[in-house]
Amino acid sequence: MAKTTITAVKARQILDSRGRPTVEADVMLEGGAMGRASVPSGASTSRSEAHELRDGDAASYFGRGVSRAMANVAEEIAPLLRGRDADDQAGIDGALQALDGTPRLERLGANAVLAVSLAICRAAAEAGREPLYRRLGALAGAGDPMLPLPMVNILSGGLHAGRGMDVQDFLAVPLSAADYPTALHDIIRVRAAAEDVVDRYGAPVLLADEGGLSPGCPSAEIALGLMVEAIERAGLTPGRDIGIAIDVAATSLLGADGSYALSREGRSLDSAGMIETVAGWVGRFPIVSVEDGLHDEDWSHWPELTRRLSRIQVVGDDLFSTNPERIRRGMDLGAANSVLIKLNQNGTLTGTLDALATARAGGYSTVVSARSGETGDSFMSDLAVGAVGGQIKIGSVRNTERLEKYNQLLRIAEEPGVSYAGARFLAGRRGP
Ligand SMILES: O=C(O)[C@@H](CO)OP(=O)(O)O
Ligand SMILES: [Mg+2]
Repeated sequence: MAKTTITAVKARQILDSRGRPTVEADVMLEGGAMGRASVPSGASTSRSEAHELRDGDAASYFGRGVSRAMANVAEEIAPLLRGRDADDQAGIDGALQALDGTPRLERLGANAVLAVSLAICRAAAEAGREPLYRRLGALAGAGDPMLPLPMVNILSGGLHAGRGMDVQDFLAVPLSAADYPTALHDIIRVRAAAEDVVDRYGAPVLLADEGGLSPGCPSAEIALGLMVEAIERAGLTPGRDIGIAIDVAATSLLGADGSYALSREGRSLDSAGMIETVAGWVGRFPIVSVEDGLHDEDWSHWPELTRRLSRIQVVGDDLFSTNPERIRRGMDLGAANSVLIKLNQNGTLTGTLDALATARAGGYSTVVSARSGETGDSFMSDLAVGAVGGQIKIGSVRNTERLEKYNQLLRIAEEPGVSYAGARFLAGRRGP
């Protein structure tokens, strides 16, 4: 038996940043190495992402328990993996997918499968005495490791903030910082200034799920104005030092009649109206990236949105659901120019690396992203560096489950041979 032979796989229930149960897995290897990983959970989910298995039994954590997912690890996944080589990540992920037998991992649960898939990678890295990002770099075959450009949540709305604003995320993107620690420092200045600005605006300084401020502005323009004010108040120049990114999360704006409900503004829009509205925001504010400006099945209008916003980055999150097939479909249509990458939308590490490679091969930029319900696991930070994601979206700089990931990037920044992406991978042809 090799030292990377799997001897035991175990799952437990832990709590995520919303105080809800999630799955953590431990994988033990013959040589004594151990890998542990846990999985996050989204609130604004797409209809095609991998399936998060919940008990649905009202008595168990309000129906959100994960005992069935844990049982699937103990009864099916562990027996399958015992005796296999943890070095064979792709083979193992393929076997897990085959064991499940459904495209969205509905039977075993993507939460069960992903926790194990990531723990195996950690165990193999540990056995090889290499940092996780190096192991991920080898699996991805993506070239030299590179720290990603962070896009950082400052103001929150949508399902992350009790629908206090229609748009889910207003983020700051550090454009001029030459290295990652400086980029983070610039963001912290903007965040501190935003607290003052929100206070002076007269809104209570309330925190949303990802630690963003939740001023409940009645329109996106007002929130964008607060963003500009915060950047200036921090002594930085909007559009030059700091750009603004937004995640419209339009799938969660969908009303029963199929229109987009901007409830705070008292407006209901069709797809063309949404495109006009978003293009209007981009024309008036220093926005460098727009995510999910339309919903996850609005394929026929995404190309038009992308043409209208071609000077900036147009990110598909729910649209692509970290699914290589959907990414290819988008490329054929000319939908978006950038892909949000979420490990648990895909369900396995190998599948996620495939999504990254598919995006890159088609010339789309990538943004490795956290979920609104997170754990302290910083796997995604190593993924963004090792697989050269180029950009990362973690949430605000105020919650431990987010800071673990920003801080892991600070640790990796000390390592030799790791450069910083800066704004070079931001998609879109900027300029006049
Ligand atoms: O929409 C998103 O991009 C994510 C993270 O902000 O939210 P959720 O995890 O709720 O899907
Ligand atoms: Mg999103």
